[in-house]
Amino acid sequence: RAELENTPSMRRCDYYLCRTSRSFSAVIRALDAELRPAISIFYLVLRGLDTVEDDMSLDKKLKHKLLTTFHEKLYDPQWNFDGSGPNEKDRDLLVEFHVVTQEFLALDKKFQVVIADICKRMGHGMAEFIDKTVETVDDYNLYCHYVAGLVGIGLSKLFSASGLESAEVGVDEERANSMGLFLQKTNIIRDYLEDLEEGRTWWPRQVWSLYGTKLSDFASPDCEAGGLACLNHLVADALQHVPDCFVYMSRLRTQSVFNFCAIPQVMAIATLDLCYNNKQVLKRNVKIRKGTAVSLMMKATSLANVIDIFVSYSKSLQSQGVTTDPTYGKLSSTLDTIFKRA
Ligand SMILES: CC(C)(C)CN1C(=O)[C@@H](CC(=O)N[C@@H](CC(=O)O)C(=O)O)O[C@H](c2cccc3ccccc23)c2cc(Cl)ccc21
Repeated sequence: RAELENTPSMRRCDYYLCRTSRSFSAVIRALDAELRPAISIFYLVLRGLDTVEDDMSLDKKLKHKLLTTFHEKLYDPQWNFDGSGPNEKDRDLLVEFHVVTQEFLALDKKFQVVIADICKRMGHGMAEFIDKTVETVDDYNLYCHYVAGLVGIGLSKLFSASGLESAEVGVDEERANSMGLFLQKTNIIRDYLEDLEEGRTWWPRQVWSLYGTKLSDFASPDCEAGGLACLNHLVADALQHVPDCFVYMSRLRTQSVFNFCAIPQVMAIATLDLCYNNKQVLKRNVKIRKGTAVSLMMKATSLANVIDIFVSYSKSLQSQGVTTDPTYGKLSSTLDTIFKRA
């Protein structure tokens, strides 16, 4: 196993990395040595921030303070937080956060500044949405920018700073943002029911109000038609980011960086194809089959293969296209653009 370097705190970081996401932690560990520590720590710092944002049991004032000052905690090797709710998935990462901070402070300063800056911008963005709900499509794009677009912007700067990728990769914030929006919008579409049950509503009101009187309606069988039309609307919206993702991935030159970026992208297009016009999304949490995920991971190692995967799922979406949907026209024109850019 290509562990992170062998200090006790690095071993603990490796433990948390494997715990947060088994399959993806292998992809992180496969990164070239110049990038592995920086990306591993960035991933764990973001898990910590996400654990605070996800915690609905936290007092709002405390939550606001934590989110907006989290970037400063990165420079305090003693800081830990044991105030998370009992069932927060990664609460013990925060309880033992000093292991992340210690490894953060051991990183080259050029990586530290990127991670701290993204943390600051993301924390303030998450704090903005503590009381603000996602009303318009602009709110939707802004929220996804804060929680995922900024991750793409930060990763791109780390890739360039390491010298493994070009300066262009690090400066094109628009394309980096699209990489994040494509993943996050796919998660929000897929997690409709799970989020609804946890009192979180990320589907924008400006969209769902075209198809129902309240977002929770779509979970009941007699509002299924509206729910599907709304689901299909959001899938068409997410697909708009695909051309930017093709441009972004076409610029990558290091194999391990390409794999790291391409694997979540092909999982997302497969998930969108599974979700489209699928009433199960409104009833339970749908996920692509493990076997499909494994074959996608193995195939997503070249731009040609990635485009081939996107084209085949885009053809599937085209064949499932519901011509009576108000957004059918947008879906088919977006798919045509994807075929043209392929
Ligand atoms: C919200 C999110 C999409 C940004 C989460 N996010 C990702 O989804 C991971 C993938 C992941 O964690 N997969 C998990 C899925 C899960 O846990 O449900 C798995 O088990 O396979 O990938 C992203 C990620 C990877 C590569 C390039 C990116 C560019 C822009 C934005 C994010 C990018 C990620 C990179 C970093 Cl550094 C931090 C977080 C993420």
